[in-house]
Amino acid sequence: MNSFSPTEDTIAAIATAVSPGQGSIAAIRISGSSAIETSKNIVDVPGIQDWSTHKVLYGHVTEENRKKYIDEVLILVMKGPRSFTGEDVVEIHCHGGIIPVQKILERILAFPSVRRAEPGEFSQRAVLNGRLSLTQAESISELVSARSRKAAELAINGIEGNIQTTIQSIRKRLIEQLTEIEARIDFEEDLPLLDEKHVKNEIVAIKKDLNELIDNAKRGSWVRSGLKVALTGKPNVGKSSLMNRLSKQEKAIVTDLPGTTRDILESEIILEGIPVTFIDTAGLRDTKDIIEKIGISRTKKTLIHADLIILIFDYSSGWTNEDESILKQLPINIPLLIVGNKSDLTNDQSFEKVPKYILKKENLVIISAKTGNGEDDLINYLLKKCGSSQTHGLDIALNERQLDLAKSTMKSLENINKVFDEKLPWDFWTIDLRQAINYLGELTGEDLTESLLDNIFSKFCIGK
Ligand SMILES: Nc1nc2c(c(=O)[nH]1)N(C=O)[C@@H](CNc1ccc(C(=O)N[C@@H](CCC(=O)O)C(=O)O)cc1)CN2
Ligand SMILES: Nc1nc2c(ncn2[C@@H]2O[C@H](COP(=O)(O)OP(=O)(O)OP(=O)(O)O)[C@@H](O)[C@H]2O)c(=O)[nH]1
Ligand SMILES: [K+]
Ligand SMILES: [Mg+2]
Repeated sequence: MNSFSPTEDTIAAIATAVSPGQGSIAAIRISGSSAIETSKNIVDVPGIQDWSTHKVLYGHVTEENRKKYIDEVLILVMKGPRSFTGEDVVEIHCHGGIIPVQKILERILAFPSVRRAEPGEFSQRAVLNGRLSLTQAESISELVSARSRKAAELAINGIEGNIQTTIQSIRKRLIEQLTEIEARIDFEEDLPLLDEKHVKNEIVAIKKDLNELIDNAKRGSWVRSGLKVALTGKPNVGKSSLMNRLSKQEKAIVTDLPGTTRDILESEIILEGIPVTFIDTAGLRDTKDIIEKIGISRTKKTLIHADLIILIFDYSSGWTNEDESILKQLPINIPLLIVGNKSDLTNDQSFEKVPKYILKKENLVIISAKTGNGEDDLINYLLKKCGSSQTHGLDIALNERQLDLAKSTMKSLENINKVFDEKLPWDFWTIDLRQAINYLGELTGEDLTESLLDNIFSKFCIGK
């Protein structure tokens, strides 16, 4: 566990989402050594009530002069270490809406020993006090922001500790190899020979496990943040019409004037539990119109960040040089679907106006945004790309921070290939192995500086 010094201040924050007219109950959470004392000072509880742990008390929070009541409340006392943070925790459950909640919080913060909690600070304390592992705390935050059931399921797995145990076991295997090697460096003559090939094979096996986690992380990120699908193509091919149809909304303006769309527009649907955001963009062409030019430059920026690009062309008039030129300009590392639109206007000869190499592509779908013909094929393609078949069996998903560290670990382990091929002495193996072990330690939080930890938790929401 980490060995940071225990925190002194008592912290307080609103723990529930509050807005006027919404939520009949809200909770304020106080954690730290003066949590109970402070609470006793601001509430009147009738009769003799017991402030012992895991009990609920009934009472009223008073104004500062103790003459008037701010609200009628329930108070939940959890004495450390038997609490979420491991410190003394008091929750005050008051009426919802913003005014009572804020007045009570202000009343609490007026005590010099209490200050407002930073975002994520309750969870950070839970980690520092050994109540939660880092990846568990991160998973709690992911559960809070989950937008689909699958995302919630993955977050629960993380809360149960599956990321922590998986990474720890990989890290342990690396430590075993490092220990063997270091023993050879220190006491070569007393120990049986260590076979380089044997060590290399174990590292290959570890890399395979890590790689699986890295692949899963990509699918996990679709589940969590959804899939961004950018629609592009020449002006007037029907990008906006297609987005409107897929999202069953008349969100984008559609006219027969080329260059209608300028601002980037987004519309979300949920496909088999995965949020899919369609992004409608300005049609690509050379133009002197200043506004359209800005729109086109935004289109290009959007395309780089898409998970999938749909290139639309007008199937009824055929594949043109402009379509070809757009195709060539698309970022090559992003999956592409080509959609021939306006099939309702075509006759039997339309396919002759489209080159064979385009027609033969398996990522080609012919549709009509007007009649809806072919829409099912398009949806099926998207499902194949991101639907439940892709996320079936997915039970562990690293977040972005964890993924970066897993990738850095991979890089360090890959360096060892060179060390092996060049038959370098054992000292060289230890450099990259130690680096890999450190990365995984940063991932699990076992090897982490205080400032890195601050940085991770600052991204949590307030009161978490
Ligand atoms: N009202 C409320 N609901 C909540 C939370 C909270 O802080 N307050 N949680 C916050 O995220 C989650 C639950 N997490 C919690 C984790 C541990 C303890 C706790 O008191 N643990 C003690 C007692 C367990 C026992 O009696 O066996 C312990 O572990 O020792 C409480 C809540 C979700 N619901
Ligand atoms: N017949 C037919 N017309 C369509 C179809 N899809 C779009 N249109 C028409 O084509 C014209 C252009 O449609 P938009 O959706 O505005 O095309 P766009 O690609 O968004 O155009 P820009 O935003 O200007 O780049 C409109 O008149 C639409 O009604 C289709 O499948 N069949
Ligand atoms: K148009
Ligand atoms: Mg448009």
